[in-house]
Formats: sequence, C-alpha cells, structure tokens
Amino acid sequence: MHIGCPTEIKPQEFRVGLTPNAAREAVANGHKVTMQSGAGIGSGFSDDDYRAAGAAIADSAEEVFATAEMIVKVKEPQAPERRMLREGQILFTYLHLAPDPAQTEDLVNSGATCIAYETVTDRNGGLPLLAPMSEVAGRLAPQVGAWTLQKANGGRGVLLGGVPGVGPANVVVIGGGVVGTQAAKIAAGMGARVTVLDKSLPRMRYLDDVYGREFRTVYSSVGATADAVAQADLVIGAVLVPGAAAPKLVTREQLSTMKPGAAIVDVAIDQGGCFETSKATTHEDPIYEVDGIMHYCVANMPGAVARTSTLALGNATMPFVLAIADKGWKQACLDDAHLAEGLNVHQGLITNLAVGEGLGREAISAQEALRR
Ligand SMILES: NC(=O)C1=CN([C@@H]2O[C@H](COP(=O)(O)OP(=O)(O)OC[C@H]3O[C@@H](n4cnc5c(N)ncnc54)[C@H](O)[C@@H]3O)[C@@H](O)[C@H]2O)C=CC1
Ligand SMILES: CC(=O)C(=O)O
Ligand SMILES: [Mg+2]
Repeated sequence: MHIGCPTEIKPQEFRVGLTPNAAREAVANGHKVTMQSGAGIGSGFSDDDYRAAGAAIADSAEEVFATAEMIVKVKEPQAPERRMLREGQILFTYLHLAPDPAQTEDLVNSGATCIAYETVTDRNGGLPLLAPMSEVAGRLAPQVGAWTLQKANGGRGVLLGGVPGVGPANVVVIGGGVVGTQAAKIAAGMGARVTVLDKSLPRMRYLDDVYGREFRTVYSSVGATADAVAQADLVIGAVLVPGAAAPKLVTREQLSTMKPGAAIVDVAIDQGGCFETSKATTHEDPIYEVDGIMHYCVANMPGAVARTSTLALGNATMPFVLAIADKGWKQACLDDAHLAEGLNVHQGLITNLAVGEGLGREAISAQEALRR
C-alpha cells in the first residue's frame, strides 16, 4: 500500500504521524511511504532521516494526498486537508468527531474511510491509541495548571507544593482514567494535596490500592463535585465517555463558588470539555478568564512536547498502520474487532454509534458497515 504522511497544519502542532522507524517498518513490509518535506522537523526528524528509512519525500501536502492510498496523521484533518481527501482513500488519525459537526460533514461528503485513533479499543476495555497521548496530556496538566496559577497569568498566585510553613494547593482531578491518573501522580509529586473523582468503583479501587498514599479518591456525584471544586486551587477535567461528547460536570454558576483566580485545565476539551465554560484554545493563546476563573483548554496538549509525543504515539500506532497496509482496511477490521471500533466514517456514513449519538445524527455500527 502507498502510505502518505503530511505535515500537521493545526496551530502549534509539531507532532508527525509517522516516525522514521515506522516508515522503515512499513517499507520493510513491502509498502511505499511518502512524507511531506519537513513533516518531521517539529519532532526532530529531518527529511534525510526519512530518506534513510526508505521513504520518498514530496514537496507539498497536495502531492501526498493525491498519491497515497492511506493518509496517516496526528490531528483531525483541518478544512484545507478535508478538501483533499477522496473517495476510497483511508484516513487514519485522531478525529474527535462528536463535538465537531463541520468536520463530520466534510468527512461524510469526502467518501473516504476514516478510522479514528481515539475509538480503537483493546481487550482490557482500554483505548490503546489514545492512551499514550493521554499519558502525555495527564503529565502536562499539573505543569500547565501550575503556570496558569501564576499571578502574571491571571491566577491566584499559589504554588502547588506550598513551602515549609505554608500548605500546598488543592488539586481536584475529575475522571481517574489515564489522563486523571497521570495528572494526579504528577500533582502529588509536586507536593499538592490531590483528590480524584470518578464514577467507576472498580477504577477507584485500583487507584486506592496503587496510589492510596499519594492521593485520595471520591465518588463523583453532583454534590461531591460541587464541594471539591469549591475547595480547589486547580481543577483538571479528565473524563471520557468513549466517542461521545464529554458530560458537563461543572456549570458556569459553580464558578462563583470557586476561589478567585483558581485555575481549570480541561483536558477533555477535545471531546467538548467537561466545564460549561470551556472552549478550545491553542498553544498560541492557551488561557482565558470567565468570572475570575482562569481556563486552560488546549485541545492538542501533547503537541507542546512533540518529540516525546510523536515517539509515544508512533509506538502505539505502528502495528495498526501495518495491519491496514498489509491487509487493506476491511480485512484488518474484520480480523480485529478492536480496530473496527475505530471506524468512524465510511462511504458517506457515520459508522460509530456513540459518535452518531454525540452528533445527533444517524449512524450504523462498524460491524454493520463491515457486513455491507
Ligand atoms: N487535550 C488534549 O490534548 C488531550 C485530551 N485527551 C482527552 O482526555 C480525556 C480523558 O482521556 P483518558 O483519560 O484517556 O480516558 P479514560 O477512559 O482512560 O478515563 C476517563 C475516566 O472518566 C471517568 N468518567 C466518566 N464519566 C465520569 C463522570 N461523570 N464523573 C467522573 N468520572 C467520569 C471514567 O470512569 C474513566 O475512568 C478524553 O476526552 C481524551 O480525548 C487526551 C489526550 C490529549
Ligand atoms: C488525543 C489528542 O487529541 C491529541 O493528542 O491531540
Ligand atoms: Mg486533542
């Protein structure tokens, strides 16, 4: 198969869909790889690194999209990229369609087969292509939260770890999955007093067993969330209902109960965010204020540490890229029901029920799409 990888064009996005190692692996398996010139620069990989791996270098994104049978990317295709997709082409990348009707409409109209990293599953109920970026974003969240709390950034001027004689900050993490666990670990490591809210009892049992000395868990309810948020210096939003829009767990009204200058880092923003007042921001202009509360809502946080993120994402995507390239998307999905869960759009139809529900649009299941 001919695999193409363009340069990411989302603002301040420095990751790349294929590492030189992934390109080498694909070439070794008999596939052709075309990289857009400069695609790897932001992650520290030169065109020569890709040439050495056996890839061809194209001058433009147009050339990559026009020639490749499968496009491998990182971020959801931006409008100019969507216009270059064609019928029958495979797109393999993050999509986050539930909160994004405009992108969905373009992908449906393109006729392309679009497989979303974030809804591919594994046999343990996990999300193997989201997990590495969730690990990165989770570990970044206390770091950017600490920065947002600084006075010059509009925050309340509280140091997460406190100092001898002055207590630490209260950090509340809503959602104790991959993002939430990594965020809680790092915040606790920075010396903060950390509470994790989740509504999965098995998950809280696990967290308590493994991290019981580092942070505490509280069952997530409207009342418990309200109490925790009112006490917090920093709230990290880390919930996920796979494929669906994030539930809004903190209302605008509740901001008035918070400490002035407290900070919110809504990592769940790529699924629409779990605070009513969240709207996506970029690395160029990451924070804004609502009712005295500072919001950080960058939808591609891992792009800030592009090299680490590209390497971590590449480790996770490589087996799936190879399976699709070796067998074609259909056989690869027939052989692996977990990959099939990634099928979000095919031949003008939404093919993931949670995504369809999130958008309020008609959808069929991936299994139904595979039967047709
Ligand atoms: N902004 C960014 O750059 C990035 C954003 N993300 C996003 O972060 C979010 C979290 O991802 P993961 O941690 O990988 O998901 P996960 O599935 O590992 O964890 C989500 C957790 O939320 C919990 N949850 C669901 N509803 C809840 C509720 N009402 N109250 C409390 N907890 C609830 C679940 O029980 C689960 O433990 C996703 O939306 C993901 O797309 C991930 C990576 C980067
Ligand atoms: C998961 C995701 O949206 C990101 O890494 O940007
Ligand atoms: Mg994102």
